[in-house]
Amino acid sequence: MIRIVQLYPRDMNLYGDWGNARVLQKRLQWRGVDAEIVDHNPGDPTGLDGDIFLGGGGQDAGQDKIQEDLQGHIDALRELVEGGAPMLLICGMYQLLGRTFVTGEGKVIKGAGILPLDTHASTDRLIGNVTLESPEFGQVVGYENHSGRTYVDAGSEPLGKVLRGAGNNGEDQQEGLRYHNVIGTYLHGPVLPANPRIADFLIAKALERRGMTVELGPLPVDEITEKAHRTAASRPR
Ligand SMILES: NC(=O)CC[C@H](N)C(=O)O
Repeated sequence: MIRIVQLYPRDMNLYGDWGNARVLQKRLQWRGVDAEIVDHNPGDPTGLDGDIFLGGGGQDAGQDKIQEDLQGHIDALRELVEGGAPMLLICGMYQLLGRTFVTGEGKVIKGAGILPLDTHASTDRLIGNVTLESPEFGQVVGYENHSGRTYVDAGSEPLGKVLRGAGNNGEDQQEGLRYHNVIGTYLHGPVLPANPRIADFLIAKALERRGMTVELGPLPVDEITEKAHRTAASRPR
């Protein structure tokens, strides 16, 4: 049984980010592996025990709400990240696994300080469809909507190079971050249905860590995901 943990889905779950958990669960089940989805929300007594971790996007107010609980789980999260646990962090949670997010009102929301990045909001929002080229995953498509501008430390590896859209900050053509087995990105959509290579990367890492050998071959859904990808890539910004 593979356990997929959603981090703060009550407050951090925009534009269908929850769909990422469903994609992972289904792709595992189609390969004959049972998978359950468990949620961690502020105040939940349960520890962060799982195989794949997902964090979604959220409004500034949602980020503010979860920051205290997040501070209480920094050690556990750091251990997971440094130990190679697969994690997909979207937008608001991508920002909050970094060091700080300074909102448009100048409020400082504390992050976990695990990812080498800082974010500050600007007056305008970066909104629209995104296409990027990733060395690992090829073309990746999704949708962004954020006020935050994220700057990753020099020497860190982005998820990819922006071909269309703004990405981390609209300036350096970088989108997201790759760090151990963490993928940080601004892409909603949700991102996994149209980018199954990222889904299978997370699945492969989870299975590897559990010592399970499972062939991640083609799936009957491949044709549909291909079509979804092409359609998303052809849409105007
Ligand atoms: N879509 C999001 O997760 C937004 C994150 C954050 N509130 C921002 O505006 O930058």
